[in-house]
Amino acid sequence: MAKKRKLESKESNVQKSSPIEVVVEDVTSHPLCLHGPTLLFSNEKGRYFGCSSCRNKKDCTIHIDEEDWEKENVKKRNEKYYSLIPKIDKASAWKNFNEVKSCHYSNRAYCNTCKELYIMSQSKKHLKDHRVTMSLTDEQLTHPSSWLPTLENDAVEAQYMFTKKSVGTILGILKNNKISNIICIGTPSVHEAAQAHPDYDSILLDFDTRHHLFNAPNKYIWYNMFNNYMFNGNEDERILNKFFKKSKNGGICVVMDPPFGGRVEPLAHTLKELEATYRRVCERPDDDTLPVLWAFPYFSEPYIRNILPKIRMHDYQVEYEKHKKFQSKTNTGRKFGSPVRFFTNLPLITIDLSNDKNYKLCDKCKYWVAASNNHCNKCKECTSKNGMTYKHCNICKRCVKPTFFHCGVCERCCQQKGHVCGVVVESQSCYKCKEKGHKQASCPQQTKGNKKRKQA
Ligand SMILES: C[S@@+](CC[C@H](N)C(=O)[O-])C[C@H]1O[C@@H](n2cnc3c(N)ncnc32)[C@H](O)[C@@H]1O
Ligand SMILES: [Zn+2]
Ligand SMILES: [Zn+2]
Ligand SMILES: [Zn+2]
Ligand SMILES: [Zn+2]
Ligand SMILES: [Zn+2]
Repeated sequence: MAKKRKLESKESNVQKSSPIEVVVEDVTSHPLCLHGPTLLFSNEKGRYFGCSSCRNKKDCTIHIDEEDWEKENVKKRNEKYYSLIPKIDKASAWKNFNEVKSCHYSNRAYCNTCKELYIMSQSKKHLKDHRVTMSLTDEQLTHPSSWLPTLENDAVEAQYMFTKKSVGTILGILKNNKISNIICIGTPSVHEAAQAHPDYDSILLDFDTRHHLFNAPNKYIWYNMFNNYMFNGNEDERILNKFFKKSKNGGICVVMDPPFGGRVEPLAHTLKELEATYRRVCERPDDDTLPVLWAFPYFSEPYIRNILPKIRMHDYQVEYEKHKKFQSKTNTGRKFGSPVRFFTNLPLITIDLSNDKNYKLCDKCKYWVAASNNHCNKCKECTSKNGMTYKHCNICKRCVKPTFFHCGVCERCCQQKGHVCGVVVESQSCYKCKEKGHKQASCPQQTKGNKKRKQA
């Protein structure tokens, strides 16, 4: 659901220093909402169950205090969701797809108002005021993400699809790792490219149910990545397990691109649960790693590293269609490119950008970095995160953005623009981990003991 992903390149808009924490635990006994099991949240007022997926209360109003969940009447009332979550019939959708496909392309249509793929000569109901895409070519039928209208009402915020180049880069990374099976979580364009390529196989796990109209039943799972929930239950679990099993030959990788403002903790928990499934189904040892390629904004790096230490951020700027802001510098002439990077546990050197002139191979880091990134011999790494060239501050003993200066009063490097001594603005970095996007009070690197003391 692209809705939740307000594309702002301002880091303060994302991963805000929210006082709400997610209590990461098994969610199977939690109350349900239309998005599957809720998550347990905790703030200074107490602990409550809320929607795993909707950040905006308007989109999903569920709110149950933790202590109320013990009450019979609350449990009883929540049961209604079992019947409220609609069922999708993948088998008949696939039958319909093949019937539509057998027709001449001029007779094939998709109604976005009704979310139906249909044969035009057989249906008149969509004629009036419905949003219909007509004359679907074979290419369109197998690549619906390239033309399906965005789920959002706001037409200005187009879909957040990777450019063809980014999809090619992803398939290239997998090839370099000799991986041919892909679990596409929220990445329909990668799934569609993999399906069309003889060297890959894939399965799409996505919340957007429109994909079941275009996929064979074993190629799409209606899924929520924030609670690792499969809406079709056991049947889909079996399908995913089968996909894992098959990957004993050819390797496997999760390729995930969550909505922009999604929280790291539940996503990381989902990856851990999928890893456990992978080890169990594929009979892998307990310390075996499930390969992951996760597209997410660079300013989430400290959060991700904190929870998943094996995952590292690469410097490649992931490009998106129709988003000038998110395309590479050379395409748009803009100073900054996309803030989205790959977070991965695959060797960074396998992200080969040798044919992209915006990148260079750092012989010290031994992987490809943005051409504008400078290797700092003091920090011993290519330190830029956001595409600018960082400079080293000898007092702070770290590299900072070029727009920062060392303030003697504050005894730290601060953003030049609008600096007021003693005032920590949100876009400044955390005093503890020196990273941006949060203040010390909500630093992900805070020890558990510290956090508890703060809450008490
Ligand atoms: C930002 S788009 C990524 C699309 C990707 N860049 C591509 O080109 O295929 C986010 C994707 O995640 C899906 N999505 C949104 N919320 C989700 C959720 N809670 N669980 C699973 N998928 C979700 C959307 O339907 C969409 O396909
Ligand atoms: Zn919900
Ligand atoms: Zn219609
Ligand atoms: Zn370097
Ligand atoms: Zn440095
Ligand atoms: Zn400094």
